[in-house]
Amino acid sequence: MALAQVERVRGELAVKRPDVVTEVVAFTTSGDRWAGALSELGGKGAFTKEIDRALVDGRIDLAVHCMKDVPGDRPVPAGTVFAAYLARDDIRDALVNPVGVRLAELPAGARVGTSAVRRVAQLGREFPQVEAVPLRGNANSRLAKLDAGEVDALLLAVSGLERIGQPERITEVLSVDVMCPPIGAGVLGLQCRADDVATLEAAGTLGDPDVWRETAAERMLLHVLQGHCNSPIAGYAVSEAGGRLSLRGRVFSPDGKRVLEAFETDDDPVTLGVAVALALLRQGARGLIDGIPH
Ligand SMILES: NCc1[nH]cc(CCC(=O)O)c1CC(=O)O
Repeated sequence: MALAQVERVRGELAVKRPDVVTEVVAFTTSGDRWAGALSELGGKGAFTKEIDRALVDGRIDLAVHCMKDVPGDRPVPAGTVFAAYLARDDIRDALVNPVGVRLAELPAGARVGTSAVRRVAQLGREFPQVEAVPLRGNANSRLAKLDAGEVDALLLAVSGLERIGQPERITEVLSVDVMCPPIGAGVLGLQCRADDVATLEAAGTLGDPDVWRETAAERMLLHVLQGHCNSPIAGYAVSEAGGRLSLRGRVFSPDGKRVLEAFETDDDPVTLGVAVALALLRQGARGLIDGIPH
């Protein structure tokens, strides 16, 4: 998936800035290597920290990240900035199963592979008949585990399946109402050193202004909420007509039985992110988040 993402960036750069020569430097991050729960890996940024270090050290000049994997509770690493967010891919999650039945039609006790606390909570809330089974690894290896019968179905991001060239594996695309997406879903961010004007300028040509505002609002929500690796938080911003922006945020208990929800609109992404976070905090989000073991 990461290599497909880099190729998209190279392709777009070749159109906008054909003068820029690129070389791919591939990384395996600790998040890729670790097969257990991400919360046991110690700290956040499992998919980003090795790349952050390489960027700051000058071993690479540009990092391509899924924004959903970039920690939102803290500032980005010192000396780095996001130069652009690319046009957004599908933000929804998909069900994959060999039988071809919808999530609501899966039989009682069906094992659905996912380790994401956000997906587990919403499965518990909307589809209590199924059982969430911890499953990690990249999308290709999860599909292989499904094919080997380790689980009966998978939940994966539509965008991820499209990026690895496997969209035909999708059985059902879940609406954002039953499976609210994570902050930054479907957004690729381009991160540079803050003082590298040439790369900042070149990467900046690939940015989508609406996605910039949506991502800013979503990440401000996450920043104010100060979640941790076990807190099921979901939300997404939508650019509306006339420069207006809407943002929905949801915080769940791990079993999905409790849900807090807020929805606001504003012209300013930062104001919007703070407003939705405050609305959730007024409903008790702090106690809900901090009460979950982590
Ligand atoms: N945690 C892995 C990861 N990071 C980003 C995506 C999907 C693509 C995206 O939303 O940007 C995925 C796979 C998945 O959730 O199925």
